[in-house]
Amino acid sequence: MKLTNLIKALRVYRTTKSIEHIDVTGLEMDSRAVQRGNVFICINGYTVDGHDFAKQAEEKGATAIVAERPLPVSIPVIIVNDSQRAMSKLANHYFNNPTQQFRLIGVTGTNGKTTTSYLIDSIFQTSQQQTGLIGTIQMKIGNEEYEVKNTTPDSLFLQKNFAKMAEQKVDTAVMEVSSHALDLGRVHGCDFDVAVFTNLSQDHLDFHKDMDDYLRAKSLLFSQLGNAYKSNVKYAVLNQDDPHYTSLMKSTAQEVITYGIDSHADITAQQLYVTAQGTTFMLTTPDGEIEVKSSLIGRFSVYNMLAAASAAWISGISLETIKQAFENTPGVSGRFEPILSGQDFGVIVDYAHTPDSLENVLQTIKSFATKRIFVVVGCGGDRDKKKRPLMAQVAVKYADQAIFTSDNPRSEDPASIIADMEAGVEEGSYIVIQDRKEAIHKAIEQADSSDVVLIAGKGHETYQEINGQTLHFDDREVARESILAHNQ
Ligand SMILES: CC(=O)N[C@H]1[C@@H](OP(=O)(O)OP(=O)(O)OC[C@H]2O[C@@H](n3ccc(=O)[nH]c3=O)[C@H](O)[C@@H]2O)O[C@H](CO)[C@@H](O)[C@@H]1O[C@H](C)C(=O)N[C@@H](C)C(=O)N[C@H](CCC(=O)O)C(=O)O
Ligand SMILES: Nc1ncnc2c1ncn2[C@@H]1O[C@H](COP(=O)(O)OP(=O)(O)OP(=O)(O)O)[C@@H](O)[C@H]1O
Ligand SMILES: N[C@H](CCC[C@H](N)C(=O)O)C(=O)O
Ligand SMILES: [Mg+2]
Repeated sequence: MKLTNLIKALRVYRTTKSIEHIDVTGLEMDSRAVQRGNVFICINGYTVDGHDFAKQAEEKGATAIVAERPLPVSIPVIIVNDSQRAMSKLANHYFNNPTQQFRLIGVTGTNGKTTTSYLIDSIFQTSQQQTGLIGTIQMKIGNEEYEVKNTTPDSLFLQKNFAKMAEQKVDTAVMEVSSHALDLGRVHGCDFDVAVFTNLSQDHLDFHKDMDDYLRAKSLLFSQLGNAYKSNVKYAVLNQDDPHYTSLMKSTAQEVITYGIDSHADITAQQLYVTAQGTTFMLTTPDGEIEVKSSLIGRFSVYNMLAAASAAWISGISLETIKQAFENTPGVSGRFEPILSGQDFGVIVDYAHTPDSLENVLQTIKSFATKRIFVVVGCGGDRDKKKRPLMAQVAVKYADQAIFTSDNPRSEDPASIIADMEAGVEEGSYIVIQDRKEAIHKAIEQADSSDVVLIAGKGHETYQEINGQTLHFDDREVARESILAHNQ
């Protein structure tokens, strides 16, 4: 592609030199990965400033630089107001607007994004469509699986892989859209057809100034849905039971479809039964209803199913297909995942890492646990410190024994993270075992017939990040080893 063509993606920019007759072989945001003919985009990051690497990019063969200020290089510099957002537009144009070539469903909210995305993927697969998925655990295109670094990756990764999805004739793609991504413009230029909201509760107050700022970031997905009078119809799927519903409803010019259990929503779950084996409910829509029997556990799982059903229903998928998908879905890795190793007590590995998700999961366990509940829980380092005492309070409220331990301490001292948790609860209402393996072992060692052990926070993760090192760690493996030792 010619640079003069690529630049058509931007309306407002200045150049330091003529950009005529320059060929572009690709876009790159990391100077270390620049190849001959690439346009290097300088991003001022959280760790370093990409502008400092412009010279290195030039030496590696970049033909032009996109930056927020003039730079001492001999190749043309294209000066923009915001290079992160310019990158999204350029990438979208370079890869030929890939998200206009298939249905794109975005899922945002504090909890339930991954689960809802997998449910949506499963429904469209059941409907014989070719699907794509991007989220916390992985990216999938058809049956191929790929690693991802972020829940919502940067715009270069996104647009490149959306182009791959378009090439592989994907009909429907679903992606998790994090508040970080919305705030940083990673999804600018993505043409969402359906935007789904799960819920909002406290998290990420390290990144967002306060809850209002967090809500504002989430609402960008709905305002980004476009102008209802210009393009094809797009839909906002909103949880009407969530207190932030009205604010989000007002942030979109598109048609809104609501779901909920308590309110008079468009899509609801009636005759709801939640047991230790799963959930049964009547999925009710404006044009019919169908009974669903799912192995997913907890009222919160019904919300995820309603969100997924709403996105599918509005896209024209039949209720029979939705039911079939829900009834065949085994659940998502590390989300309320039972560990069954022949023991006579329950062991559940779950990804609850916010006060609200921990409360939802513990309420669910409490509603069917016949004996004691043990909770092993920690909080991530270099992340929202304000949620630590709240998570501790929730654990202590529901557990017969709460064991505070390490999650991913990252660059923080594990003991000081645990001290932040302890600040929220009374002394003597919990025990501390800093080593996560030992903590899991201790909980399982004490469990008797019909007790339940919840291991919260790391779910599908197969690593533990401690002081710059990423070490292998899998709650499920450790739980199985501990059960084996218990059974002997
Ligand atoms: C805070 C944050 O969002 N950081 C993201 C950001 O990294 P950063 O700002 O530290 O980047 P940086 O290292 O300062 O580099 C700045 C620029 O200089 C460039 N560079 C750097 C070094 C060099 O030698 N040459 C060079 O060109 C880099 O390529 C980059 O373009 O840009 C990276 C590339 O896109 C992201 O991977 C990274 O996410 C990190 C890993 C992260 O942990 N992010 C979390 C907070 C996050 O985004 N989480 C959300 C939500 C999770 C959820 O709730 O589900 C998510 O979507 O994942
Ligand atoms: N609808 C829900 N409401 C409240 N809690 C939920 C809901 N769905 C799932 N959870 C809880 O949140 C945890 C994480 O679920 P999931 O991975 O689906 O959410 P997520 O929004 O993708 O999280 P992340 O922000 O880490 O990507 C689950 O393990 C469960 O404990
Ligand atoms: N996507 C979440 C993951 C948290 C997982 C938890 N294990 C932790 O490390 O805090 C976040 O970045 O906040
Ligand atoms: Mg997720």
